[in-house]
Amino acid sequence: MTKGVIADGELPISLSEVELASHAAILHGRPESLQRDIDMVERQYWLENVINQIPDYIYAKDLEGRFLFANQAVVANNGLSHLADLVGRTDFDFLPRHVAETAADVERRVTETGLPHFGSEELAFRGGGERWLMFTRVPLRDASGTIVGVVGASRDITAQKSAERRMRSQSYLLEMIARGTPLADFLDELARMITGFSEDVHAALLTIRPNSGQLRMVAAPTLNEEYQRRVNGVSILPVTANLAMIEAALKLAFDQAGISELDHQCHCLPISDADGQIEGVLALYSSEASRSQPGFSDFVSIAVHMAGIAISRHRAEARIRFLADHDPLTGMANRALLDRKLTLAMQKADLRGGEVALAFLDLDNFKLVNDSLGHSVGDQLLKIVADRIYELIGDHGSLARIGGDEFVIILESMDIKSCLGLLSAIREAVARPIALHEIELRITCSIGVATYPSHGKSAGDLLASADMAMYRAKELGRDGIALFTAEMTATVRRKLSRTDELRQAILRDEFVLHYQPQVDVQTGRIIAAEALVRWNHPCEGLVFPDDFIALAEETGLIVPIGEWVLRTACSQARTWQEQGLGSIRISVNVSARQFQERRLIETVAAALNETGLDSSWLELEITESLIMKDLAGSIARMHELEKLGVKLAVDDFGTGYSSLSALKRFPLSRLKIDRSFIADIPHDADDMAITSAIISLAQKMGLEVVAEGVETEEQARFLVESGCKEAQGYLYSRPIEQERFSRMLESNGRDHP
Ligand SMILES: Nc1nc2c(ncn2[C@@H]2O[C@@H]3COP(=O)(O)O[C@H]4[C@@H](O)[C@H](n5cnc6c(=O)[nH]c(N)nc65)O[C@@H]4COP(=O)(O)O[C@H]3[C@H]2O)c(=O)[nH]1
Repeated sequence: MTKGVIADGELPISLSEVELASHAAILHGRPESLQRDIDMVERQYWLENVINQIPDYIYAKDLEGRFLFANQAVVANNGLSHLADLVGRTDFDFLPRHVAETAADVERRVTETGLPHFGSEELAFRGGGERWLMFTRVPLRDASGTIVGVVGASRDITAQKSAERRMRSQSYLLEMIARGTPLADFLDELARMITGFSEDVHAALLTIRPNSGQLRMVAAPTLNEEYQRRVNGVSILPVTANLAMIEAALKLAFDQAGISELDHQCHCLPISDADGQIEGVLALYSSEASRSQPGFSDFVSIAVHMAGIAISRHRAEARIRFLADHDPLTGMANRALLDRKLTLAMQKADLRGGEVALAFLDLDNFKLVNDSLGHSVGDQLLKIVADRIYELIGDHGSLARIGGDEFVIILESMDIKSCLGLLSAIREAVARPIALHEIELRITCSIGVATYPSHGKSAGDLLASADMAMYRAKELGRDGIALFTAEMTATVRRKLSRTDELRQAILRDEFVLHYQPQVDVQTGRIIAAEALVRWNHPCEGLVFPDDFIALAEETGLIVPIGEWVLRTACSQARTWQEQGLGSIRISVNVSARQFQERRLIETVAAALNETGLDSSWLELEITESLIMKDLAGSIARMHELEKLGVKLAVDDFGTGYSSLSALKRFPLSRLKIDRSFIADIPHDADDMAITSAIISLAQKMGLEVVAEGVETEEQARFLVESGCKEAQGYLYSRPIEQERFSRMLESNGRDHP
């Protein structure tokens, strides 16, 4: 090192002789000249030692760029062992020419201008891998202040640089995600970044198809098509079982695709979503020759994390897009997509001159499955049915689910005969037994068909026509197919206007109750009254239940009508009691829809409460077929009513299919023999046999019996002889208005003491 040279800037590279001498004299008190020489040597040795311990690179060069001094870090970095081997040589002896020239230019500027050069970042060319240095160069001056060279110091900033690069990449990737860059483009960029971080490393990003567990090749910019073809579709179920299995499969594809002569190992990293669910895989291929830049493994961790975010986001967006057009339960098209597809099919038919068939399919009695077996069984059943229909439709058209148990099928380019053939096959497929939770279910469907352009010019009209035809199929006994006819429109219009009238009738209080007596067959004394509703229509006069109860049932209007009947009948029975006309049982009909209403129990309790009628005087008539539709539910409901103290009678007994064993489980008090058995007595021996059998059956089971529709004395006599105690029918009285019934009751006590 040159004696007495102080560099500009803050770092003194060497102390002046004067300074060293005076310090040394103070420290040791030796004769000044000797002491000065000894201390100089010591001091120089000490200083060099300190400089050599510093990991930064420190050197001094003369004006020709020749090394005057360098610390050990510089010596070693140039591949030398001793400083002496470096002194006198230049960068041109060690570095590529263009690099040495760049350094020489900077140093020349410093020596010529005398201005220091701070903080330039330069790539290092020795030491393996990519390394970055931060350089500072200051002029080297002699004691007179003349510039005699340059002093350089540099620091390894590789770690800092790679952290910066990671941060930049990360924010760029996040920006891509935020901008909604397509997943393939994002993963492609990510794979490029990974491979840009290393030499001879290949990266492939693959997603895993959620249902099939198959790999889907998304990005592998440095790998050939053969590799991508081999990897695409590889099944890796179960994903979590073994990552090594995936690695083995991907390594094989790599080797077979002939990408490199070297033996590349495959290392897979799972890409997971926020819940830890594996969504994809990053496959890294590296060999012995592969070299990565510092921070590579940190970047790979970030890349995997970013890929997880991007794939999750992509899947969430895809799901949202899917749900906008599809039914989440079955995965079939929803109403919105159906409308679009139908409109398109109609436009195509216009162009090509063909027809479009639209089938409206509704499951029969699906509500019963839902109510009795629960919604989860109902859902599974819907999925199975949807799959069966979908499979059969194949390429002939498309399927949509537009409501609880309502499906719509569009069939294109098929004549109506083939359409009906296909729909028949669908009907049969739906009816095939379905095994669910150890139960074997059977469900049928009703299908209505309408065609374009004959039965509707718009998607909405065509759907309405198919819907009407479906209702017709239901009316015809369900489990069938009906083709739309123009006459259906008139029927539906009538129905709609009748429904509207019924709704108005409820608001305007147009219903009245008539009462028909039930009598003791032996004495003729009135023991009960059946309340029968009539509609006092403003134009049509008195309308009988057969004309409106079914429609009220279908539209649900039976619920408010039934509530009114119940309250009015209870109130009337209570009034008769208060008027001293005697306590008689009041019988009220309850239809299927009313019986299924959850509110029924509350409604009955409220009617009794409001009117003050004792529950033992109220009897509800339910039909046999209603009970058999949902046996378990009906029994539970009956027990709840029994708890209220209300009596229960089975109406129309003998017309349904109730088994004796089932009957025993019902908390019943009375059977009403259907009037169809009574009508032909005494001419029909079979009916007589059935009637007497029902009577003796009821007696054995401790039930009362009422015979309905008794019109003649012979019928009454036969019933007495058969042991039936109560009867109802025109023989005794037709259903009559309340005033007349009250008068009948007045004489009831007198005539029958
Ligand atoms: N041929 C003949 N018929 C007789 C004789 N005796 C009575 N009838 C008729 O038989 C029906 C008896 O009522 P139902 O079987 O419960 O059958 C009822 C019942 O199922 C339903 N219904 C009536 N009122 C109501 C109600 O308030 N709520 C509900 N849910 N249904 C009702 O309407 C059906 C018909 O009622 P209606 O037209 O009043 O017809 C009544 C009555 O007029 C007879 O000797 N011969």
